[in-house]
Amino acid sequence: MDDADDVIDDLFAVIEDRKEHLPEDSYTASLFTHEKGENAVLEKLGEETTELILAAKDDDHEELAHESADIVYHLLVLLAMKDMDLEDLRAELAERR
Ligand SMILES: N=c1c2ncn([C@@H]3O[C@H](COP(=O)(O)OP(=O)(O)OP(=O)(O)O)[C@@H](O)[C@H]3O)c2ncn1[C@@H]1O[C@H](COP(=O)(O)O)[C@@H](O)[C@H]1O
Repeated sequence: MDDADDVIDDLFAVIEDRKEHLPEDSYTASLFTHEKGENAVLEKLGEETTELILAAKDDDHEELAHESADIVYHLLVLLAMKDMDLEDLRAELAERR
């Protein structure tokens, strides 16, 4: 692994930056300002999860990776929306070891 090592930390930092600055051309920022509020990202997570299940049923590894990335991205947006961060997720996972 190289550049991909901290890709999740880097992505979360970008999401936090979009949350703070809300650039107009940003999809991430549009989720923070959506008229549906948090329901926009919650609906996305629901849709992507259904797509993930279909990809798993088809044993389509490329599509599984694609949908997994969509879910991780939208999950990180949700955590940022709730003023949580990756440490909350890491702590929860670590506690289960
Ligand atoms: N990782 C993502 C990411 N994953 C998914 N998406 C967006 O989430 C939306 C997914 O909705 P849909 O599933 O409806 O999209 P779709 O392509 O029609 O459907 P699929 O085939 O993907 O399932 C699309 O608009 C994607 O562009 C993302 N948008 C942004 N990022 C990251 O966030 C960064 C900042 O992006 P901006 O905020 O747009 O500047 C980017 O550099 C990326 O690293």
